Amino acid sequence: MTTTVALAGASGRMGRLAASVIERMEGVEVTARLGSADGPEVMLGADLLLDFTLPHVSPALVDFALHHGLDVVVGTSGWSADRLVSLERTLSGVPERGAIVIPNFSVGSVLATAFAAQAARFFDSAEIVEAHHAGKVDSPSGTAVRTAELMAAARAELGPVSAPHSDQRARGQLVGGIPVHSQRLTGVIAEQEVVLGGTGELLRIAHQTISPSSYEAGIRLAIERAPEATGLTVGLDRLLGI
Ligand SMILES: NC(=O)C1=CN([C@@H]2O[C@H](COP(=O)(O)OP(=O)(O)OC[C@H]3O[C@@H](n4cnc5c(N)ncnc54)[C@H](OP(=O)(O)O)[C@@H]3O)[C@@H](O)[C@H]2O)C=CC1
Ligand SMILES: O=C(O)C1=N[C@H](C(=O)O)C[C@H](O)C1
Repeated sequence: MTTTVALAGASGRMGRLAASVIERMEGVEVTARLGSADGPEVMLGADLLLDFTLPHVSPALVDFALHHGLDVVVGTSGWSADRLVSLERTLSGVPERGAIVIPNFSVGSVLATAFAAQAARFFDSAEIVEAHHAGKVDSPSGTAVRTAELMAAARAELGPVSAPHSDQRARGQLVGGIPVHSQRLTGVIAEQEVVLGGTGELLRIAHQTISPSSYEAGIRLAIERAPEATGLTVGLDRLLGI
């Protein structure tokens, strides 16, 4: 059986990459392409919405898809913990549908986030520095938000890290109490470093995206898993069993 995909953000950087991944998959076909000039009804009739749009666009597209019989794979950033709670509520009203939200499709990035969450309990001082290409419109990155949220969750019993002088703008934006610093630079694709400070030592957990091809295997896996998924799945780590 063929899985038909409505690709939102088809003309964008990630939309084009996803289309080329799907072209190389057996039994999966893009049957609808959505851009900013299209209404959501363009997706009707497809089995799956694959969303690579903009943080302020994605929630309405996902909501429309789930209420019109499509499962969803979301690569768009901006799905913070608050939004995920609301998505889970939507999904409880359509129990046969599934939504897979993947803040980062690269295995190295997901592992770096998992390592940072694991380390967070052992360091009372931590900050995140992320850098992306100059065309990225949102900040902090979805990956940084997810990393900070998982680090904060891992420290739930310990309380937030120490983030002195965080009222000053140059100290970054607090996510889960962790300062996040965003750079937007020509020449960069995507990078993140989590720096954890302890007594007499620093732990740096760094990941660098060298090519967008690092996202391909994760996109393929999420599309393969989508037909069987129900409810909410967040993170490539869940699909990989990390
Ligand atoms: N999860 C991951 O691993 C990754 C996630 N991302 C995320 O994916 C998202 C897209 O990134 P990228 O491809 O670089 O961005 P681009 O700016 O290249 O593309 C954005 C796309 O969104 C489309 N769009 C805008 N508004 C709408 C709308 N109302 N309905 C349908 N489509 C719309 C645009 O269409 P048009 O051209 O018609 O305006 C465009 O094709 C970002 O949130 C980014 O952070 C990026 C890389 C990896
Ligand atoms: O816009 C990008 O490029 C990326 N966006 C995602 C994010 O916001 O974390 C994933 C990756 O970092 C690339």
